[in-house]
Amino acid sequence: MNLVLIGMPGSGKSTVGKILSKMLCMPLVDTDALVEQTAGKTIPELFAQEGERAFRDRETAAARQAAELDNTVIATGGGIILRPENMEALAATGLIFFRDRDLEDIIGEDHMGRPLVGKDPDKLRILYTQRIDFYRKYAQYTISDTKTAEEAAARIAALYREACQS
Ligand SMILES: Nc1ncnc2c1ncn2[C@@H]1O[C@H](COP(=O)(O)OP(=O)(O)O)[C@@H](O)[C@H]1O
Ligand SMILES: O=C(O)C1=C[C@@H](OP(=O)(O)O)[C@@H](O)[C@H](O)C1
Ligand SMILES: [Mg+2]
Repeated sequence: MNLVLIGMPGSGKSTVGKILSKMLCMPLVDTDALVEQTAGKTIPELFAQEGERAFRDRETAAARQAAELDNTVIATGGGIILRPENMEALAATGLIFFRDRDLEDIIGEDHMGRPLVGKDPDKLRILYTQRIDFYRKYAQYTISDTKTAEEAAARIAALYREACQS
């Protein structure tokens, strides 16, 4: 079973994913990193040069690739929930964890590398409103009352171990 992390941009999926990978001795794959490796471009470059639609197509290919792995921590990009086919592929081989970090804490992060967010906190508020129902719908587990990335990782690791032992 893979361990799949979903949530808003800046909620800590990549950070928590790295901690979980060490904690559980499982390899880590980040769909954003897969996209960047395959394209040979950074995410801001991809959005600027090819547009969001092309990025989403690449993200779907990365989701399929990641879903073929086993026993891997998969950190996704915040928009992975935008296409049901991404979530169907990931749910077929993994448990889905939604890191529901406090929106004001998310807003406090640096979002310059995120073309859909940039410097405008209202963009995050709009994204949250548009997406929250999808994160909730696709999550098998929601982790909402943890402050630090370490705390979130510990909670997720315990839930994952419990689910895999039963
Ligand atoms: N409680 C927390 N959970 C997750 N990330 C946190 C937390 N507190 C601070 N951070 C920081 O927030 C940022 C989250 O970024 P990142 O892991 O790239 O998120 P994502 O991959 O979800 O966009 C990182 O700089 C991380 O160190
Ligand atoms: O929410 C989104 O639509 C996006 C989130 C980013 O990933 P993170 O959630 O890891 O920041 C990245 O995939 C891209 O900038 C688009
Ligand atoms: Mg990330």
